[in-house]
Amino acid sequence: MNSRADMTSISALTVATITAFLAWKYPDRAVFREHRLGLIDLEGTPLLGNLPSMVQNIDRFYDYLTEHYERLNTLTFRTTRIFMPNMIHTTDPKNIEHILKNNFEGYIKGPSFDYMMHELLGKGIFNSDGDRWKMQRKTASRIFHVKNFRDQFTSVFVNEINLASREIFDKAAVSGEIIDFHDIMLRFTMDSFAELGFGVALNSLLKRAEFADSFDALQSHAFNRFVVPGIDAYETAKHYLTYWSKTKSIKQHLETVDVFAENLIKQRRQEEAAAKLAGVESEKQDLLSRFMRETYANGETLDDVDLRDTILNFIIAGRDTTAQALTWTFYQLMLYPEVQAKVYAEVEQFISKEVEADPARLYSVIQNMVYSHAVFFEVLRLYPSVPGNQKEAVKDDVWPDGTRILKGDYVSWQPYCQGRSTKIWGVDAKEFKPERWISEEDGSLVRASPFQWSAFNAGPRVCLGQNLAILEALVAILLMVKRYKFQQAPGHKVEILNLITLSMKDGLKITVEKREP
Ligand code: HEM
Repeated sequence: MNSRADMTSISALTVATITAFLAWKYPDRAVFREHRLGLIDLEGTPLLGNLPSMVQNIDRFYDYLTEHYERLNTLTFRTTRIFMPNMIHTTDPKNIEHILKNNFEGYIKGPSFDYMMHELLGKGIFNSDGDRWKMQRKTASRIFHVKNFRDQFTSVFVNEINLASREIFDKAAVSGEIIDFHDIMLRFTMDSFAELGFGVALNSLLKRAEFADSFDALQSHAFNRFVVPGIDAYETAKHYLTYWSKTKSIKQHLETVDVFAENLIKQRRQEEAAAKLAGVESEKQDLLSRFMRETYANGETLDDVDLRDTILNFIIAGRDTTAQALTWTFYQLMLYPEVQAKVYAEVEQFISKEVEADPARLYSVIQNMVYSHAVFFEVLRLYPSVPGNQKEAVKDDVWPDGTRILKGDYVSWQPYCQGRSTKIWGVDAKEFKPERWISEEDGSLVRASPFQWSAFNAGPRVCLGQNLAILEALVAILLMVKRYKFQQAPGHKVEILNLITLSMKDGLKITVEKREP
């Protein structure tokens, strides 16, 4: 008995001694991470590194990183977390150009990204590399051409905004009711993309889709995985412990989004089969039909799981990003009435009743509306829909600023922190100033380098929907500003919610007033 107690004491003493030694050797970083010459480390807790402070700051993650870039007076630094790979963070446009373009082959999304996102994104375009990514990009890019933009997409956006006007904004203007603008934008972009991408009328503007809640919950879970190790064990336990509760577990949310995608695929397969039976060639040219007809290099067509992944990847691309950007835009318009007045003046100048009723003309006219573009670009500078991103180094590398990267390191860049960096945008970086996008010389629109303004990513993986998103956002902004004045609801506080996209914690509560016709 005594000897067993002695053994226990000796073991405890040994563990304590080793821990104390390691804590002495790694006082400010994760265990077994050595300092690297020329690379600034964000000081953290002994052995655990930056994990505790990251978890503590998860709700304000990108502000937390911004503060450290400023405090350390650098554009590049490293964080370490126990059980997680090294992460080298950078906002330096030269480094970002190197990662996303000049040494594109040197960095992949990698297994860590795949682990965090696989449930939601599977092997879709966001989550894949190499040939699989190339095939998906090539197939999808076929819908993004000017003719579609002018003849089809603009009408879809106009129709959906008309629906939102009729069913939501007009009614709220009469009743004085407080409505959640953020939620309405998510429904608007969801319905618009479902129609132009998959040829279905979801009508979630009329009734919120259950699918959308599950989609949001899965995104939130995926973001937490980026920061918190072991979150899956917690979620699995929660699933079994609260199986009968009304709140869905992550597993149940996953079932909801899967069923949504399966139904879309089933319906389309039936339509295609019916067309074949009737001896007519299916004429559908939307994303879903194009992916159904596509084959891999080995000649195999995409199976239902591949198609499910395609649907979810494009919904995340087409719905959330643009909805977040629109919501942040209207938040800024409400904070800065003088900016809202200038947008309205431009609308008055360019969008007559005839233009409003003719989508092809509206499409052309929008291309010349400099101030409204400037407002949207400025919003994406300060509130980029994808606030941060990461890749894994597949071999050793040296960045243009001299930082040494080792194979297996994770590298991360943050459009959010870039936009707020005085080193990059000057002393007024944190101010909302659409004028910075307008040339003082000739009043034309100034386009910043995509490595400095990386809201749409850059290089070979630049956002495929960039022009679509800009068109969609401008149609929505211009028609809504033409028709209404928006006010933030009294007492409502806007706070960032970090999903994979930059969301709002309690939405954007507003009241609406109709402008005189
Ligand atoms: C304001 C709106 C939008 C913003 C800020 C935005 C931003 C981005 C960013 C940062 C990426 C890179 C993501 C990554 O590599 O992990 C991306 C990729 C992508 N975006 Fe967008 N996006 C927007 C709207 C859209 C829309 C409406 C579509 C419509 C289909 C779209 C389609 C895509 C696709 C397919 C990719 C993957 C490209 C690839 O990996 O080759 N995006 N977007």
